[in-house]
Amino acid sequence: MITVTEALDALFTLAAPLETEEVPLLSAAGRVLRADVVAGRDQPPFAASAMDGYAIAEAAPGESVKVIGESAAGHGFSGIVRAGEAVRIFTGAPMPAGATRVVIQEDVVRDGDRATLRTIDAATHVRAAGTDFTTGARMSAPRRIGPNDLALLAAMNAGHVRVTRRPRVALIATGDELVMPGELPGSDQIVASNTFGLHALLCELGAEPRMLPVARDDAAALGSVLGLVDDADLVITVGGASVGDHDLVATVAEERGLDRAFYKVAMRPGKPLMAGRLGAAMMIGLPGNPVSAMVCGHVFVAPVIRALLGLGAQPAPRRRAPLAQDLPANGPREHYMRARLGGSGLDVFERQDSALLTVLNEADALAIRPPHDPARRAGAELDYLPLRTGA
Ligand SMILES: Nc1nc2c(c(=O)[nH]1)N[C@H]1C(S)=C(S)[C@@H](COP(=O)(O)OP(=O)(O)OC[C@H]3O[C@@H](n4cnc5c(N)ncnc54)[C@H](O)[C@@H]3O)O[C@H]1N2
Ligand code: MOO
Repeated sequence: MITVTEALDALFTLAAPLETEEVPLLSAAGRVLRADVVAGRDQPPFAASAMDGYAIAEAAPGESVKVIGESAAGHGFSGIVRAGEAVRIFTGAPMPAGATRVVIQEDVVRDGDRATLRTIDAATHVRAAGTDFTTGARMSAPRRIGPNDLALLAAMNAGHVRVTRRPRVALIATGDELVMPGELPGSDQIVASNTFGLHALLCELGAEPRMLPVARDDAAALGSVLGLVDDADLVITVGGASVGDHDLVATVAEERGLDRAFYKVAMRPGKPLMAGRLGAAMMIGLPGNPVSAMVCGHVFVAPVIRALLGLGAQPAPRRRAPLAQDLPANGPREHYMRARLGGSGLDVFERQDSALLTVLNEADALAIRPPHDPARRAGAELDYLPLRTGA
């Protein structure tokens, strides 16, 4: 068995960044920027008022000035403001030539075309041209485009951006026991859950998952579903990965040309993980136990999708927190333990059977025990993977 790090490295050698495409800015949220965006203008492009009030040249408190015009956002004042004059001005409007500051309207008494400046703040209430950014300012790729990025890209006047095309992922559940959610299971059947959790994870990561029909436990059925993967970049199978008589994924995929990179990883849950290249696609065979499949989703599938998107080949980011209780020594496999992060640290759940989705759903962290980690006392620091931070 190889280690989790070795398995990730093998996956990364199969996961080269995909090609890019240009998309309109409105479609860019959540996508990965792959070409730097350079501002073609200053922001603001002119000195602008930061407040509603009166733009003046230098004046003394108590002075009365003549209002000679107006500057509104989108409609500047074309004249010049001289001593003894003011221009009515609004937030975001261009400062008229000659004006050096804005007196906020709360500090002005207006009477016809006269304005008395009761007090004059130390602040000028003027935003100089280019205070936010100047021509040539750069947003660097690669970068996941979030809402704040999108606002800045729009301000930079980027109508289109170059992003990684979405990785196409074919999802295949395997097993005679499975029906789809909402269907009527027979007496020996259960409802397929893993591919649904993985589908959501893939969407969150910015991939384009496609759910293929459940492959029944015979070689011909599995072979024909594998024949449907089409132009997928990544094929994910779930189940049929272990050593039982009905665990056919490795055999059938190899018959179809799987060039296997590895099989079995020293981790818990998730031991019977396999991966390789299947024609033009990469393939990951996940174990069927529901929690094993989802844990492998977080530990392996998410970093692979980020690598395909051009975000770099990095393991899922870990954090550290103290343990809320004592833990016995760990065995030879890296153990990803469902836990809740509370005031006293990582509260590791008693029940860790990899069939228990309810326990996974209670968890907001996977506490990580390295192989052969000795017994730990409460308060000892442990790495963990956060489960509720988005992708
Ligand atoms: N003799 C051994 N038996 C097992 C070993 C072993 O080393 N020696 N490993 C165990 C471990 S660890 C795991 S994990 C499982 C993985 O088995 P498979 O990948 O072959 O998965 P299946 O046998 O097909 O299913 C296991 C379990 O999960 C349920 N399942 C499968 N697919 C889904 C799905 N899409 N949605 C919900 N549930 C699913 C399935 O019904 C089984 O209950 O093997 C152990 N055995
Ligand atoms: O390795 Mo299995 O994934 O423990 O349930």
